[in-house]
Amino acid sequence: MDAAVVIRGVSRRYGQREAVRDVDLTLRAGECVGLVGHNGAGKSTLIKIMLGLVRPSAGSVQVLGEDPSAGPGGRARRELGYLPENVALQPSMTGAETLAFYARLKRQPVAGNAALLERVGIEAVAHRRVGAYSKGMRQRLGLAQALLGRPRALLLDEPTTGLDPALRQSFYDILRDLRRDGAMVLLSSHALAELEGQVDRVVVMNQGRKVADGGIGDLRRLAAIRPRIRLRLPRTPPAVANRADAWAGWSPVSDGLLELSCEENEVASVLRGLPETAREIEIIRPSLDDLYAAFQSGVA
Ligand SMILES: Nc1ncnc2c1ncn2[C@@H]1O[C@H](COP(=O)(O)OP(=O)(O)OP(=O)(O)O)[C@@H](O)[C@H]1O
Repeated sequence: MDAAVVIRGVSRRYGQREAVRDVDLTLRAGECVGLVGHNGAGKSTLIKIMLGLVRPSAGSVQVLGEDPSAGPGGRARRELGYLPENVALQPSMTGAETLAFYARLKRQPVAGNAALLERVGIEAVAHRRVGAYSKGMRQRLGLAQALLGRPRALLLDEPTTGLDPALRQSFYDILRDLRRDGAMVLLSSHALAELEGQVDRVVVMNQGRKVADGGIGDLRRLAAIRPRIRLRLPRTPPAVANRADAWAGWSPVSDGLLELSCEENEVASVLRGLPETAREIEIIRPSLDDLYAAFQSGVA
């Protein structure tokens, strides 16, 4: 796969504050990657570095084969789509006028605008003033502006914040089509859980550093948070945690409930060895929020 973005050893300082620290990252064509991290983790700064809006203090950046900070005339800039965290829209203009304005700014023909408005699902309100748009409509118009000129790489800064689940899903459906067409899509988010099933890979940032990079399955293995098996017994064996027999390792959780933490590959054999009297057997696997918390706390 072609590399759309290659970042090597990139850091960015603002005075004493290091917003991005020694990040290596490769993003390939046709890939959809989630960039997650807490407030101030460095996500927006990294995106702005890829856009050429912010120069790195150290390291090198190539976007679509060019240095994005080389100057405004670069080909790569025209092939990049960007949806900022807070898209600035003029409330007195209609959606159609707004898109025409951005098309002129990007030197793109306006002829394809109607199709774009349809693609993002706001053709019915295209002639209404943007000031009367809902948050979801504004985000869709923002996405339409990012899609002008069929970009080969799309950088979306928290595109789904504030969208309801149905709108969020339709947003991801649009991204899936783009990716199928070969575009690279990077989207930042605070919520790892939201990205499950939507992205090929997740990059986790913490205090300017990249602390994890991989598929969600890889991150689960990396974080090594063990699953727990929980069950209820009619009568709790006395001092269960100290026993050396079949209940060794089990600890009481509450009245009649016992819990055992084990390795993923031990789950099946533990379940097979349970007595028939065991009830309400439950396997508790780490949620994506647990996983995220592990990376943010530096445990993983
Ligand atoms: N122009 C700037 N001048 C000074 N400090 C900045 C500037 N831009 C960002 N920072 C600092 O750099 C750090 C990273 O900020 P950045 O906006 O990249 O984080 P983020 O992960 O996008 O956060 P959020 O999720 O809140 O948008 C923060 O500590 C922020 O205060």
